[in-house]
Amino acid sequence: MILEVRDLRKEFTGVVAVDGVSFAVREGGSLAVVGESGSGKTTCARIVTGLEKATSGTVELRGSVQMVFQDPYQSLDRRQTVRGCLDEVLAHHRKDRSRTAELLDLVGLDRALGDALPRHLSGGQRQRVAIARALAAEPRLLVLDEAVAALDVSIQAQILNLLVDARAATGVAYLFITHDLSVVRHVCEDVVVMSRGKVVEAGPVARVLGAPEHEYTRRLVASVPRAGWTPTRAVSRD
Ligand SMILES: Nc1ncnc2c1ncn2[C@@H]1O[C@H](COP(=O)(O)OP(=O)(O)OP(=O)(O)O)[C@@H](O)[C@H]1O
Repeated sequence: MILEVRDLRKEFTGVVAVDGVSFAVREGGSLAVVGESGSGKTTCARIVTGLEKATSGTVELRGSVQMVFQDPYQSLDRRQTVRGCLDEVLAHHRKDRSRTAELLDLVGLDRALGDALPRHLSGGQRQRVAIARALAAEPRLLVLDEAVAALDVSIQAQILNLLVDARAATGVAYLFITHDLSVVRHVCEDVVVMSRGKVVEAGPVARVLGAPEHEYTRRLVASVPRAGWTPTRAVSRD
């Protein structure tokens, strides 16, 4: 296992955000953590990457970790070109700078965009830069927190395909935080379902989403729009 999380608990003032959560990610594997807003997914991700300290429990990480956030515009330096951004990470991790072009290829960015600033790029291109920057450090685990949630659906699909290809090419493992089950089906092998800070169900994606055992998972699966779904029917719910 590249990552083993055991009995994680996180209390904020008056709130138990994470309550006895355990999961593991295989070397080169891809695990999704799903659940409604407020279920504790992001808190788990932040603890794994060291951005937050657990109240109790253990995180065993064998290898380096990098994180990709929802909004690449916030996380990229606005004054730095794409090449400057990647060169900086490569230099910091004592990697060969000639890898910049290789990284651009890996994330499907035209090498000519190396000289571009973030404001010259589309949302999808920016997220490609953020992924290239994370991969530049050659992490063994990438934590992606709603990494495609801010993008148009067609761009989401491109980024998800890129993530599938990048994992195959590099052997990096993914911990994918998302509320979107189509994302889970596209990129993940295993899934952990969280509700109110607890894991309610876990296992291979095909089994958990195909034949959910827990009522909460069933509701989550049922609430996802499918082919034939008509928006007008959902409007009346509110
Ligand atoms: N820094 C904080 N201080 C106080 N409470 C927090 C803090 N961070 C998270 N929480 C609370 O912890 C609970 C879990 O939040 P968390 O962000 O982990 O859930 P989530 O499943 O990732 O939701 P979302 O998808 O909306 O980010 C929520 O009740 C949230 O309000």
